[in-house]
Amino acid sequence: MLLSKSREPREFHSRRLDALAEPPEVGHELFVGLSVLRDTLSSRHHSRDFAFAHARYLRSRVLALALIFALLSPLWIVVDALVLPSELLYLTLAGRVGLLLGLVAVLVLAYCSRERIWRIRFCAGMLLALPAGFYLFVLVMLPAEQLRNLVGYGFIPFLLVAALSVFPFTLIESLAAGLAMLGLLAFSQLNDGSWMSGRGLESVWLLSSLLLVSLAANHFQLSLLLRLYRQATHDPLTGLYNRGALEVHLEKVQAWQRDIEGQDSLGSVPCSLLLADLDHFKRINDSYGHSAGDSVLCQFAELLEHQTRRHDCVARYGGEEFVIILVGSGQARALEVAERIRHAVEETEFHGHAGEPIPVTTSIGVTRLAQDEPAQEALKRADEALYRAKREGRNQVVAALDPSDA
Ligand SMILES: Nc1nc2c(ncn2[C@@H]2O[C@H](COP(=O)(O)OP(=O)(O)OP(=O)(O)O)[C@@H](O)[C@H]2O)c(=O)[nH]1
Repeated sequence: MLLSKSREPREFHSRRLDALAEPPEVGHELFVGLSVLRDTLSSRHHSRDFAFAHARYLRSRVLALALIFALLSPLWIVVDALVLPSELLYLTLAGRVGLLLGLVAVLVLAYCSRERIWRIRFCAGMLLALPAGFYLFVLVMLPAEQLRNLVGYGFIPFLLVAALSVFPFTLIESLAAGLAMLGLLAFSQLNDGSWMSGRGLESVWLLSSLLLVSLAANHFQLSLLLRLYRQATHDPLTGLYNRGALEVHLEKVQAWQRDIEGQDSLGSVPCSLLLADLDHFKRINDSYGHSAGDSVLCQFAELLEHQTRRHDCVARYGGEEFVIILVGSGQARALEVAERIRHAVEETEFHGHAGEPIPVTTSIGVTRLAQDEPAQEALKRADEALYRAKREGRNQVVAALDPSDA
């Protein structure tokens, strides 16, 4: 599915509210630490939107490093020529040509894979696998007595493990790559006879230490990326998407609608937009205090998330206004959902920090999101419908005029 709802855990909202009232506890810090570790361990819990942002970041690293490797690799031919007998030089030369061709292919593929998450991951994997494969090729092809003469090959596993720290890999990805490099080092030691010798153990120790440093760098890099992404796209109070992220989502939904229409003779997928606003919110602030108002906003946000499906998008548009994109729902269905939300708000007991009940109602403007109109037009229509709902007494749902009738 194109979109996914904000992946901030449900606990996030209550934690936000608690944070307003109480100082952080050790247990809470541990919870946050563990959830960060879970997020850097594997990409299973990443939202699809973050996966795109992550892939874009990974791609820029792949392009830079592939270029550096591609430039360095041919330069080393001079060193090979100095240390290897001419009858063996052609072997390393053949390997280097293969390596260079592979690196160029990675460069081209990564360059052409702007929004392809799996292709970019494949390129990152290949960027590490190609030099490792080249080293393996040389180890297998060269006679054992010549291996000792090689200069600048033994450091390949070390270089690759150090390079892991440049990428925002997850810990599992980095660990898998690091263990493969340890395997490569062990194979090279078995070939040159240094396996289990003092020098060999020293190298294993060094590579393992480097791997641990790279894993720490991956963890910090990825957790920083996640934090920056959340700060840039989520509202700090409610944990919902913010206005900027909403605008990006609207564009994506429309692009997706156009794609589907292009592929499917059945026509386009209907999508709708709800603009919900809390009634007389100023009075709530004035009567119960600003922090009780914040608490109501968080409870309202949570209710909206409960009332919508996973692939719908709920965002805080500003102040006490929220936008919901209903993917795959036409205007009639959107009106039903809006009415269900309005009713749920009326029935729900909102409360302030001291547990005092706060009566809350909401007004909602509903419109269809046409795939070929500027999203701002749809927002404007929803706002006009919302304005009518307010004017006609609040606590109600009003449908905007269909764009095709306007
Ligand atoms: N507690 C709290 N209040 C906010 C926040 N953002 C905006 N507000 C308040 O929301 C109130 C919005 O007031 P109005 O725009 O007059 O709307 P209203 O009182 O809800 O009236 P109607 O929309 O006409 O029903 C203002 O008092 C803002 O200060 C916030 O993050 N927290």
